[in-house]
Amino acid sequence: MASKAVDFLDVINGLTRKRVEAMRASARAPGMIKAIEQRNSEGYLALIAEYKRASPSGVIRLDIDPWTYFNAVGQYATGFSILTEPIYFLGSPIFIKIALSYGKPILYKDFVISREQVMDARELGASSVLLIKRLLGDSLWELADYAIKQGLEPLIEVDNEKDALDVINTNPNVMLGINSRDLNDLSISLGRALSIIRVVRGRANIIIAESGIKGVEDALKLANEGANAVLVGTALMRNMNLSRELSEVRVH
Ligand SMILES: O=P(O)(O)OC[C@@H](O)[C@@H](O)c1c[nH]c2ccccc12
Repeated sequence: MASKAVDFLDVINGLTRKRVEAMRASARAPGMIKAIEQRNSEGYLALIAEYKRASPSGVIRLDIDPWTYFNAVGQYATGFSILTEPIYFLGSPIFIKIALSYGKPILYKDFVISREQVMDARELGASSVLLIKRLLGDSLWELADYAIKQGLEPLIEVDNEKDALDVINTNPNVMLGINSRDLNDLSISLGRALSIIRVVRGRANIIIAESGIKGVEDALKLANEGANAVLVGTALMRNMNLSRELSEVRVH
Protein backbone atom coordinates (compact mmCIF):
# COMPACT_ATOMS: atom_id res chain seq x y z
CA MET A 1 0.00 0.00 0.00
CA ALA A 2 2.85 2.35 0.91
CA SER A 3 4.23 2.16 -2.65
CA LYS A 4 0.80 3.28 -3.98
CA ALA A 5 0.90 6.37 -1.75
CA VAL A 6 4.47 7.13 -2.89
CA ASP A 7 3.42 6.76 -6.59
CA PHE A 8 0.52 9.16 -6.10
CA LEU A 9 2.73 11.64 -4.25
CA ASP A 10 5.26 11.50 -7.11
CA VAL A 11 2.55 12.13 -9.67
CA ILE A 12 0.82 14.93 -7.77
CA ASN A 13 4.17 16.54 -6.93
CA GLY A 14 5.11 16.65 -10.60
CA LEU A 15 1.71 17.98 -11.69
CA THR A 16 1.67 20.58 -8.92
CA ARG A 17 5.11 21.86 -9.92
CA LYS A 18 3.82 22.29 -13.47
CA ARG A 19 0.69 24.05 -12.19
CA VAL A 20 2.71 26.44 -10.01
CA GLU A 21 4.92 27.20 -13.02
CA ALA A 22 1.76 28.00 -15.03
CA MET A 23 0.46 30.25 -12.24
CA ARG A 24 3.61 32.34 -12.65
CA ALA A 25 3.13 32.69 -16.43
CA SER A 26 2.60 36.29 -17.50
CA ALA A 27 2.54 35.83 -21.28
CA ARG A 28 -0.37 36.97 -23.45
CA ALA A 29 -1.80 34.68 -26.11
CA PRO A 30 -1.55 35.88 -29.75
CA GLY A 31 -4.58 37.26 -31.65
CA MET A 32 -7.29 34.81 -32.73
CA ILE A 33 -8.52 36.72 -35.81
CA LYS A 34 -5.08 36.93 -37.38
CA ALA A 35 -4.41 33.24 -36.74
CA ILE A 36 -7.71 32.20 -38.33
CA GLU A 37 -7.08 34.46 -41.34
CA GLN A 38 -3.58 33.00 -41.70
CA ARG A 39 -4.93 29.42 -41.59
CA ASN A 40 -7.59 30.28 -44.19
CA SER A 41 -4.95 31.90 -46.44
CA GLU A 42 -3.12 28.55 -46.40
CA GLY A 43 -6.36 27.04 -47.77
CA TYR A 44 -7.58 25.37 -44.58
CA LEU A 45 -10.49 25.67 -42.16
CA ALA A 46 -9.21 26.82 -38.75
CA LEU A 47 -9.74 24.43 -35.83
CA ILE A 48 -10.41 25.86 -32.38
CA ALA A 49 -9.96 22.98 -29.92
CA GLU A 50 -11.97 23.29 -26.72
CA TYR A 51 -10.88 21.91 -23.36
CA LYS A 52 -14.26 20.86 -21.99
CA ARG A 53 -14.46 18.39 -19.10
CA ALA A 54 -18.24 18.49 -18.59
CA SER A 55 -21.41 20.23 -19.74
CA PRO A 56 -25.04 20.57 -18.50
CA SER A 57 -25.62 17.17 -20.16
CA GLY A 58 -23.03 15.58 -17.82
CA VAL A 59 -19.37 14.67 -17.46
CA ILE A 60 -17.44 14.36 -20.71
CA ARG A 61 -13.96 13.32 -19.51
CA LEU A 62 -12.07 13.86 -16.26
CA ASP A 63 -9.12 11.57 -17.02
CA ILE A 64 -7.44 14.02 -19.45
CA ASP A 65 -5.36 16.68 -17.75
CA PRO A 66 -4.92 19.97 -19.67
CA TRP A 67 -1.25 19.26 -20.59
CA THR A 68 -2.23 15.93 -22.18
CA TYR A 69 -5.02 17.61 -24.16
CA PHE A 70 -3.02 20.63 -25.33
CA ASN A 71 -0.03 18.42 -26.23
CA ALA A 72 -2.26 16.14 -28.33
CA VAL A 73 -4.39 18.72 -30.17
CA GLY A 74 -1.99 21.71 -30.07
CA GLN A 75 0.00 20.64 -33.13
CA TYR A 76 -3.18 20.73 -35.28
CA ALA A 77 -5.33 23.44 -33.69
CA THR A 78 -5.20 27.08 -34.77
CA GLY A 79 -6.33 28.11 -31.30
CA PHE A 80 -7.79 26.90 -28.01
CA SER A 81 -11.16 27.52 -26.39
CA ILE A 82 -11.01 27.03 -22.64
CA LEU A 83 -13.97 26.68 -20.27
CA THR A 84 -13.50 28.65 -17.07
CA GLU A 85 -17.10 28.10 -15.80
CA PRO A 86 -16.59 25.87 -12.72
CA ILE A 87 -20.07 24.46 -11.92
CA TYR A 88 -21.65 22.96 -15.02
CA PHE A 89 -18.45 22.70 -17.15
CA LEU A 90 -15.86 21.94 -14.42
CA GLY A 91 -13.72 24.65 -15.95
CA SER A 92 -11.03 26.78 -14.33
CA PRO A 93 -8.96 29.91 -15.07
CA ILE A 94 -5.79 27.93 -14.36
CA PHE A 95 -6.39 25.99 -17.60
CA ILE A 96 -5.81 29.28 -19.48
CA LYS A 97 -2.53 29.88 -17.65
CA ILE A 98 -1.45 26.32 -18.53
CA ALA A 99 -2.38 26.85 -22.20
CA LEU A 100 -0.32 30.06 -22.49
CA SER A 101 2.91 28.05 -22.83
CA TYR A 102 1.70 26.65 -26.18
CA GLY A 103 1.82 30.10 -27.82
CA LYS A 104 -1.61 29.78 -29.46
CA PRO A 105 -4.64 32.10 -29.38
CA ILE A 106 -6.96 31.39 -26.44
CA LEU A 107 -10.71 32.01 -26.13
CA TYR A 108 -11.96 32.61 -22.57
CA LYS A 109 -15.12 30.50 -22.69
CA ASP A 110 -17.59 31.43 -19.96
CA PHE A 111 -20.93 33.11 -19.41
CA VAL A 112 -19.49 36.61 -19.36
CA ILE A 113 -21.92 39.21 -17.99
CA SER A 114 -19.59 41.70 -16.32
CA ARG A 115 -16.52 43.89 -16.82
CA GLU A 116 -14.81 41.96 -14.00
CA GLN A 117 -14.93 38.80 -16.11
CA VAL A 118 -13.54 40.69 -19.15
CA MET A 119 -10.70 41.94 -16.95
CA ASP A 120 -10.21 38.37 -15.68
CA ALA A 121 -9.80 37.18 -19.29
CA ARG A 122 -7.29 39.95 -19.96
CA GLU A 123 -5.29 39.35 -16.79
CA LEU A 124 -5.09 35.63 -17.53
CA GLY A 125 -3.59 36.52 -20.95
CA ALA A 126 -6.48 35.31 -23.15
CA SER A 127 -6.81 36.59 -26.76
CA SER A 128 -10.58 36.57 -26.94
CA VAL A 129 -13.67 36.49 -24.75
CA LEU A 130 -17.05 34.88 -25.47
CA LEU A 131 -20.05 37.21 -25.37
CA ILE A 132 -23.42 35.50 -25.82
CA LYS A 133 -25.95 37.82 -27.46
CA ARG A 134 -29.03 36.09 -26.00
CA LEU A 135 -27.53 36.29 -22.50
CA LEU A 136 -26.41 39.92 -22.71
CA GLY A 137 -29.22 41.58 -24.65
CA ASP A 138 -28.80 45.37 -24.59
CA SER A 139 -25.53 45.25 -22.62
CA LEU A 140 -23.77 43.28 -25.38
CA TRP A 141 -22.13 46.17 -27.21
CA GLU A 142 -21.06 48.06 -24.09
CA LEU A 143 -19.24 44.92 -22.95
CA ALA A 144 -17.90 44.22 -26.46
CA ASP A 145 -16.49 47.75 -26.71
CA TYR A 146 -14.96 47.37 -23.23
CA ALA A 147 -13.34 44.08 -24.23
CA ILE A 148 -11.89 45.67 -27.40
CA LYS A 149 -10.53 48.57 -25.32
CA GLN A 150 -8.82 45.98 -23.09
CA GLY A 151 -7.12 44.53 -26.21
CA LEU A 152 -9.36 41.46 -26.44
CA GLU A 153 -11.15 40.18 -29.56
CA PRO A 154 -14.77 39.44 -28.67
CA LEU A 155 -16.40 36.32 -30.10
CA ILE A 156 -20.07 37.22 -30.26
CA GLU A 157 -22.23 34.13 -30.21
CA VAL A 158 -25.67 33.80 -31.79
CA ASP A 159 -28.02 30.88 -32.52
CA ASN A 160 -30.47 32.47 -34.96
CA GLU A 161 -30.48 34.51 -38.19
CA LYS A 162 -31.98 37.68 -36.72
CA ASP A 163 -29.26 37.98 -34.05
CA ALA A 164 -26.55 37.13 -36.59
CA LEU A 165 -27.71 39.96 -38.85
CA ASP A 166 -27.93 42.33 -35.87
CA VAL A 167 -24.32 41.61 -34.97
CA ILE A 168 -22.82 42.09 -38.44
CA ASN A 169 -24.90 45.21 -39.06
CA THR A 170 -23.58 46.70 -35.81
CA ASN A 171 -19.94 45.62 -36.17
CA PRO A 172 -18.94 43.26 -39.00
CA ASN A 173 -15.34 43.12 -37.72
CA VAL A 174 -15.99 41.08 -34.59
CA MET A 175 -15.77 37.28 -34.71
CA LEU A 176 -19.26 35.82 -35.14
CA GLY A 177 -19.84 32.53 -33.33
CA ILE A 178 -22.74 30.52 -34.77
CA ASN A 179 -23.87 28.00 -32.18
CA SER A 180 -25.78 25.04 -33.58
CA ARG A 181 -26.89 24.37 -29.98
CA ASP A 182 -29.94 26.33 -28.90
CA LEU A 183 -28.83 27.53 -25.45
CA ASN A 184 -32.41 27.43 -24.16
CA ASP A 185 -33.35 23.82 -24.82
CA LEU A 186 -29.78 22.59 -25.64
CA SER A 187 -31.06 21.05 -28.90
CA ILE A 188 -28.49 20.76 -31.71
CA SER A 189 -29.17 21.55 -35.34
CA LEU A 190 -26.30 21.73 -37.84
CA GLY A 191 -28.92 22.60 -40.46
CA ARG A 192 -29.79 25.72 -38.51
CA ALA A 193 -26.11 26.72 -38.31
CA LEU A 194 -25.70 26.15 -42.07
CA SER A 195 -28.68 28.36 -42.89
CA ILE A 196 -27.38 31.14 -40.63
CA ILE A 197 -23.93 30.95 -42.29
CA ARG A 198 -25.63 31.20 -45.70
CA VAL A 199 -27.26 34.49 -44.63
CA VAL A 200 -24.13 36.19 -43.22
CA ARG A 201 -21.25 34.81 -45.33
CA GLY A 202 -19.36 37.48 -47.23
CA ARG A 203 -20.64 40.10 -44.74
CA ALA A 204 -19.07 38.79 -41.51
CA ASN A 205 -15.31 39.10 -41.07
CA ILE A 206 -14.84 35.77 -39.28
CA ILE A 207 -17.49 33.04 -38.87
CA ILE A 208 -16.80 30.38 -36.24
CA ALA A 209 -19.22 27.43 -36.24
CA GLU A 210 -19.64 26.00 -32.74
CA SER A 211 -21.13 22.87 -31.20
CA GLY A 212 -22.30 19.47 -32.26
CA ILE A 213 -19.42 18.97 -34.70
CA LYS A 214 -18.82 15.23 -34.63
CA GLY A 215 -16.13 14.90 -37.29
CA VAL A 216 -14.78 15.80 -40.72
CA GLU A 217 -18.11 15.40 -42.52
CA ASP A 218 -19.75 18.09 -40.35
CA ALA A 219 -16.68 20.34 -40.64
CA LEU A 220 -16.66 19.99 -44.43
CA LYS A 221 -20.32 21.02 -44.69
CA LEU A 222 -19.64 24.09 -42.54
CA ALA A 223 -16.48 25.02 -44.50
CA ASN A 224 -18.29 24.64 -47.83
CA GLU A 225 -21.07 26.93 -46.57
CA GLY A 226 -18.54 29.62 -45.62
CA ALA A 227 -17.32 29.04 -42.04
CA ASN A 228 -13.76 30.26 -41.39
CA ALA A 229 -13.33 28.08 -38.31
CA VAL A 230 -14.96 25.30 -36.33
CA LEU A 231 -14.92 25.14 -32.54
CA VAL A 232 -14.99 21.53 -31.33
CA GLY A 233 -15.16 20.33 -27.72
CA THR A 234 -16.84 17.01 -26.93
CA ALA A 235 -15.72 15.13 -30.05
CA LEU A 236 -12.07 16.11 -29.45
CA MET A 237 -12.19 15.37 -25.72
CA ARG A 238 -13.44 11.88 -26.64
CA ASN A 239 -10.97 11.39 -29.52
CA MET A 240 -8.00 13.77 -29.59
CA ASN A 241 -6.71 12.16 -32.81
CA LEU A 242 -9.65 13.78 -34.63
CA SER A 243 -7.67 17.07 -34.43
CA ARG A 244 -5.38 16.03 -37.30
CA GLU A 245 -8.22 15.18 -39.69
CA LEU A 246 -10.16 18.30 -38.72
CA SER A 247 -7.05 20.43 -39.39
CA GLU A 248 -6.92 19.12 -43.00
CA VAL A 249 -10.38 20.32 -44.03
CA ARG A 250 -10.02 22.82 -46.87
CA VAL A 251 -11.76 26.14 -47.34
CA HIS A 252 -12.40 27.72 -50.73
O1 LIG B 1 -18.90 20.04 -27.21
P1 LIG B 1 -19.32 20.63 -28.55
O2 LIG B 1 -20.67 20.12 -29.00
O3 LIG B 1 -18.24 20.44 -29.61
O4 LIG B 1 -19.49 22.21 -28.31
C1 LIG B 1 -18.33 23.00 -28.08
C2 LIG B 1 -18.75 24.47 -27.79
O5 LIG B 1 -19.37 24.97 -28.93
C3 LIG B 1 -19.71 24.53 -26.63
O6 LIG B 1 -19.04 24.05 -25.49
C4 LIG B 1 -20.24 25.95 -26.37
C5 LIG B 1 -20.67 26.82 -27.33
N1 LIG B 1 -21.09 27.98 -26.73
C6 LIG B 1 -20.94 27.88 -25.38
C7 LIG B 1 -21.19 28.80 -24.35
C8 LIG B 1 -20.87 28.43 -23.02
C9 LIG B 1 -20.34 27.17 -22.76
C10 LIG B 1 -20.06 26.24 -23.79
C11 LIG B 1 -20.37 26.60 -25.10
